[in-house]
Formats: sequence, C-alpha cells, structure tokens
Amino acid sequence: MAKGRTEMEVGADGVAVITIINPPVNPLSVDVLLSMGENFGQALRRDDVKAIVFTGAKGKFSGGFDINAFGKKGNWEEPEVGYLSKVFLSDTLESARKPSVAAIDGLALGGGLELAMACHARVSTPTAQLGLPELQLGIIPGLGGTQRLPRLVGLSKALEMILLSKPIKGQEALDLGLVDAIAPSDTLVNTARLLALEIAEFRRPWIKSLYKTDKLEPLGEAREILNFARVQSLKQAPNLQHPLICIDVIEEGIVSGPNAGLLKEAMVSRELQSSETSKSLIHVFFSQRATSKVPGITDLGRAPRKINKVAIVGGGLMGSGIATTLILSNYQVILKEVNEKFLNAGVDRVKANLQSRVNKGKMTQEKFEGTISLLKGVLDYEQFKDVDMVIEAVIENLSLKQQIFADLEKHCPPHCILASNTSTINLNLIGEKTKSQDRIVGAHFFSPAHIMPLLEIVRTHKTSPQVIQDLLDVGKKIRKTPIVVGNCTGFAVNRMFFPYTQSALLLVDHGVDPYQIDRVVTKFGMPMGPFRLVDLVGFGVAIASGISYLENYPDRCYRSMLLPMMVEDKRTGEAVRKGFYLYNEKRRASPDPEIKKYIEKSRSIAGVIPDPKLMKLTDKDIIEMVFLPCVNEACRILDEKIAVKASDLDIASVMGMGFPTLQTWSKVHILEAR
Ligand SMILES: C[C@H](O)CC(=O)SCCNC(=O)CCNC(=O)[C@H](O)C(C)(C)COP(=O)(O)OP(=O)(O)OC[C@H]1O[C@@H](n2cnc3c(N)ncnc32)[C@H](O)[C@@H]1OP(=O)(O)O
Repeated sequence: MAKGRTEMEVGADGVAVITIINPPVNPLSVDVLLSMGENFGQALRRDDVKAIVFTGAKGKFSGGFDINAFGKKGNWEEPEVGYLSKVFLSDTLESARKPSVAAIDGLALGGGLELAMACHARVSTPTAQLGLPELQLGIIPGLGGTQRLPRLVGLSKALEMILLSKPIKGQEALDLGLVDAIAPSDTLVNTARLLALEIAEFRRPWIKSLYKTDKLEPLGEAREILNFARVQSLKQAPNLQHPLICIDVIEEGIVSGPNAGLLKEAMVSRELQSSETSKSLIHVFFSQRATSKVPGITDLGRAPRKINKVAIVGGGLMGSGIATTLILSNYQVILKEVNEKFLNAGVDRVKANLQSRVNKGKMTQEKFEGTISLLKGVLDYEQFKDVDMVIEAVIENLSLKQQIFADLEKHCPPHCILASNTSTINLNLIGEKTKSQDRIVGAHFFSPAHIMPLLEIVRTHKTSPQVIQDLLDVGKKIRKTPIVVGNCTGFAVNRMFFPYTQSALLLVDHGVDPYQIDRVVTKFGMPMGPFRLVDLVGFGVAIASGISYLENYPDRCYRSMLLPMMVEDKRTGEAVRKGFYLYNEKRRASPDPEIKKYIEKSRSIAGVIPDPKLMKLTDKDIIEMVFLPCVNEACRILDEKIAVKASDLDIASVMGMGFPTLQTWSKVHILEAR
C-alpha cells in the first residue's frame, strides 16, 4: 500500500494546487515524492496551468522527509546522489518556466521547508512552524536547506535555526524574508494562488532562492561567523561531528557557489544517513513516541476521562515543581501542606518557578498572574471533595504515606485517581490501608519536576487500565514523555541506575580515583558523574535509597562505608557545600584532597588492598564497569516485565538520567542481543 500521495486540482484561474496527503503530519515519503513529481510534470505540460501552489492536507504543510525511510533499503533509490535535491527541486521545480508558491499552514519542517524554499515564493499562516531540525536526527538538511536558508535569512540566523534545530513562527519568518506574505488558514491557499499568478504575469519578481546573494554577508565576515559557530558547536556537543560537517557544507556553498554546496550536501547526507549517530537519534525519536503506546491499555479504545482539578499533598521541592507543571498547562491545582509556614514556602516556590520564566522572557507578567491564579493553597482536605486526581508528594516515609492515602480515600470522590510521587516505595504497601487499589498509581516526576521531561507512571497489578489511560493523557497535556512501568523497588528508572553509584563506590574502594570516574563518565556524555550526582541529591537520600536496594536486591549491592563515614563528619553534599566536592557560593564544585582520608578508611573497613591494575584502568574500562551493571539491571527489569519494551528503558535513561542519546543505540543492541 502506498505511503501517502499528492492530489492536484486545476482551477479556472489557471493555478494547479498540489496537496500533500500523508497523515498525520504529511511527511515526504517516497510515494509522496513520486506522486508529486508526476503531478508537477503534468502541471508543467498542461496548457491550462499557469502557476502551481503546493500545500498540505488538514492544516499541515509537511513534517519533512519520511524519517522511516532513513537507513533502509526501500524499493526506490535515488538514481544518482542528490537526485531529489539537484534534479527534482533545483533543475525541475526551481528552474521551471511556471512559478510555484508554497502555502504553509501548521508546519514546514526539514524537507517540507526545503520544498517550500525551492518554490518561487511562500505564504504562511502567522503561527505555522518553519524550521530545519535535521541535526536533532544526526543528519543535515539534505534537500538544499543548507544552501537556500542562508540565502533567504542571512548566515547567522540560518546557522542558529539549523544548529539549534529551532523552528520559527510564520510572523518571524515574514520579518526575516523566509516567507513573502502572511495569511490566515482560511484564505491561505487563495493568497498563494494570487501570488503565483502575479509572478507568472511578471507583476512580482520571479525569485530563485538558490541564487540570491543579497542576504549573504561578505566572504570575510561569513568566515568569521562560521568559525564562531564551529567553536560554539564544539563547546555544546564535543562528541558530535555532524554539526561541524553541516557548517562545512554551508561554507562550501558560500565560497564555491550554491551548486558546489548542493553537491557536497548530497554526498555528506548520504553518508550521515547511515551513521551510528543518526541511527541512535532516530531510534530516540521513534522510541519517544512509542512510550505512550501500551499494549493492553491504549489499544482498548478507551477515551481518557477529563481531569479538571488536581490536588497535591506536600509543597516541598517536588510538590511545588509538580504544581508548577500542572498550572502551566491550565489545570486547577490545590496544594496542601500541614501548616501555614510550609504552605507559604511551597506557594512561594511555585511563584519563583514561574518568575524565572518571566525573567527569561518566556512568560509575560499578565500570563504569570493568570497562571498563578490557578493555584490554591490549603491546610486541610475540605476542598478535596471535587478533585479528579491527587498526587501525594511528601517525604519517603511509608507510614506517613499510608495515613495520607487512608485520609484521601475518605475525602476524595470515588472516581478520583490517587497517585503517589514516590521514587522507590512499593505502591501496594502505600495503598495497604485503603480499599481503593484499582485507582492507586505512581506518578513519579524527576527533579526539578517542572523542567525534567520524563514521567514514570507506575501500575500495580490492581491499577485499572482507565486510570493509566487518564494519566497518560495528563502526561501528554503537561508535555512530559510518559513511560508506563510495573511496581517494584526503584521502579524502572531508579532501579536501572542504582548500580551506577554502586559500581563507582566499588571501584573507589579498589583503588580508582573518584574524580577520575566523574571525569570519564562526564566525557562519555552524562550530565554529571556518580559522585557529583550523590552530592546533588544529598547523602541522606542516597543512603536511604541504598538501604532500600540492599534490602530488596542484596545479591547485587555493594556495601561501601564511604557515605556513612562522610555523613558522620557532616559532609552531606552540595546543600551544605561539602560532599565529595567543595562548593563555593556560586555552587561551583572543586575536588577536595581531604577525601583521600575517607577513602583510605573505607578501604581498610572493606579489607581491600588496592589492586595496582585497577588503578590503571582505561576510560573504556571505567565506562564498562559503571554502565554494564546498569544494562544488566535493565535486562532484569525487562525479564520481570516491569518495563513493556527495551526502547522505553532507553527513553527513561535519556530523559530521566541524562544518558547520552548517542550511546543509546549500542545499549539497545546489548539488550536486543541477549
Ligand atoms: C532530507 C531532509 O532534509 C531530511 C528531513 O526532512 S528529516 C525530517 C525533518 N523533520 C523533523 O525532524 C520533524 C520530526 N517530527 C516532529 O518534530 C514532530 O513529529 C512534529 C512537530 C512534526 C509533530 O509533532 P506532534 O504533533 O507532537 O506529533 P508526533 O506524535 O511527534 O508525530 C505524529 C506522528 O507522525 C510521525 N512523524 C512525525 N514526523 C515525521 C517524519 N518526518 N517522518 C515520518 N514520520 C513522522 C511520528 O512518528 C508520529 O507517528 P505515530 O503517530 O505513529 O507515533
């Protein structure tokens, strides 16, 4: 069956409208492109056609080239390198004797925008998203985008849009000259028709963007801009090659002309499309979208129930972060605390979270007022009688949580979802004192909850599928990536990563320097090494969760005395500016030579004589010793069916722990090769 098509309609005005039809986002599949080629050829040959308009069905121009096609040998291959870009878009469409105009609604991304830029003019709705986000997939724009975008908007802006994969809206595109006119959705195609006719009748210039030069900076200045971009790219992503390659391709076009640029773009694109980087990033793209497809839940045809009002119990760091996330997505929220002082602190934290958005220019003062008005602080359960969902976010204390859930059962309506933000405690125990097991669920956010993109939804054997479906819908509305997992100590994310710290502690007892471990792991791509992470979460939390793992997974826990000994000396982490590192007032971490003293003591308690071989471990050895136990744990999680699929665990590692996306592919290979 064909994957998408185009349809052509020729109006009495002599304009042929070619519509891309490939739901939901009209990607340019091979079938779409072949059908487009045929229709366009016909439009050129027909005497009753004076001009052509390209548009997309159902309010979306195109989400770009079909990502499914990358790295796969399909039944169609370009007859020559760069055929689509050079022969179709440049020599046929852009050089045609009939003008084309793109009518852009919704989105024109990647190949979608590249098609539009090869047209002789573009009309967009004010809110449409236009961008070249290919770099986030490990590839570069491959249909002329590296050449046409700089010529339409100037080099600096083009580099910003391409290197940051950052789309712009229609209105900004007009100001920059990327589009020629703005029109609302209902008159978009008509405006494009009129524009196309004006070009055909030479009442408007007939512009080929590939050969425009007026927006390009003089050569010397252009080189400086490109070199600055190289430095920035290396700083932001030292492990990535393709942004640098993309800059080289842009430079080729500026120095040697657009045709040389197009050729280089085509050759490099072909290579990058089969690179490991691209495979990893495309795997992440699809895996992220697959997390919300849960067999036995989302395939039952159930609609999510509407959640209007949410209550949060506990206004600490997590509770206030969760409240922030919810009000930002227009949920009415009640925040409950035990006394006035804690309540005010919680509400103030929510305000501070919003204020930081205002300070960064991401929110207006007016929107701030509107958003904060959705939050109400309370000291009792009086107003819980009409809430649709409660999220408990108090400290990790089982008996306290049990009492809260028993109270919630009394005060909330029978349909209300009872969720806990616990990161480790078994949900069956939390709900033990209630008769509401079917509506008890885990809603595990990651700190800071209003920023981190992952939501771990934990189900017990008794949680009803409807409750999961409802929570998945809330997750989507608050723009989190949800993964649905089973109930066990640490659930999926924390359980998968508990060996991260454990292995590091074991290595230190056996002679490896903790700062070396952190350095190597950070170089590998993690946001921070295990010791810096322990400092950040605090030794109290690290020891408490360590005990919990020791109780539940004793066969694979390492009992190091290092943390408890440091706690005795009140070295408890970043909060007190003293843990494995020392912290200055700007929270900058520096290694502390005194750590040696604790390490030596820990080794002697463990009865370990440092092995000289272990002191000479290579970076690769350290990475394998820290991460392979995590992969083993991930395998156990899959075996026990705590996770639905391996790719959910990849997404959990990337979004919950900051695991580098480029390593994901190899991790999946390890999981799949078992
Ligand atoms: C040669 C060229 O230079 C190379 C290219 O063009 S590469 C492609 C460049 N384009 C992109 O990177 C855009 C990727 N897509 C996106 O960012 C987002 O999907 C979007 C902004 C288009 C839409 O977002 P949203 O509305 O939240 O819907 P989202 O769930 O992401 O996508 C809807 C479906 O379309 C699919 N999809 C989106 N873009 C796609 C694409 N370019 N190719 C194939 N499928 C695509 C998704 O996989 C998803 O499928 P599913 O329903 O089976 O899970």
